[in-house]
Amino acid sequence: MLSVKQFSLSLNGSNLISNLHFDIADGQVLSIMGPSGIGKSSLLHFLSGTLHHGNQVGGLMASGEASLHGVNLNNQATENRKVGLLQQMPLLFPHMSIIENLLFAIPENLHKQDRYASAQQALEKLGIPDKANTLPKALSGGQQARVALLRTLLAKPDYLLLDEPFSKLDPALRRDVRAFVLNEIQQANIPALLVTHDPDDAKAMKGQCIELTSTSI
Ligand SMILES: Nc1ncnc2c1ncn2[C@@H]1O[C@H](COP(=O)(O)OP(=O)(O)OP(=O)(O)O)[C@@H](O)[C@H]1O
Repeated sequence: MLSVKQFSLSLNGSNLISNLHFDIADGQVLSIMGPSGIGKSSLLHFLSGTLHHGNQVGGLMASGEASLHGVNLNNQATENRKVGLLQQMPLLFPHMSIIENLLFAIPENLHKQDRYASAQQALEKLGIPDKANTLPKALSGGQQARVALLRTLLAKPDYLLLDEPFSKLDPALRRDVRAFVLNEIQQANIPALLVTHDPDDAKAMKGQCIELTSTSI
């Protein structure tokens, strides 16, 4: 369970978000919608540990408490959080093959054979076992988005942050990629927070949706 209590965000003293609370159960996706500039990305930064309670960054001030399974995250540095982040662009390493991209995420303390077996399993799940040695640019946008998700999950994050991951996809591909993402999050059984402008993304995630509104932007 990922929980946020009393999250507030202000910019130069004006409130953007006031007193936001939510809980996300394992295997569930909570969607946050809201207009541009209201602070959705800042909420993700707060959860990833790059924006801290009480710290001011260029006039932006966040406060509140984030916890994972009851353990306060506020004092945990980003590098100590097992957080997965998926963004608008798949951000695969362009010079590395698909299997190298996947292997990159798998903890190095695992046996070499186990690491390869996990990467191979991911390729089969993606339906592209023949593409192991191709570069990302040879895949479609939808395939790249799926590889990026599995690469993120192979690192075994405790929770996942999704920052508009479907927005750059061809609309015809979105439905399948959304279903794939939801299924993988359910299988991984970790809480996930999605930030989006698109109500169809939120609907497809089948979880709670919070719509942020503000008079101050
Ligand atoms: N590092 C920063 N320093 C100063 N202001 C910032 C900083 N980061 C964000 N802001 C401002 O804080 C407000 C909230 O930004 P944020 O990116 O969180 O909004 P958003 O809801 O994610 O917007 P969008 O949907 O356009 O990505 C905006 O007015 C933005 O210009």
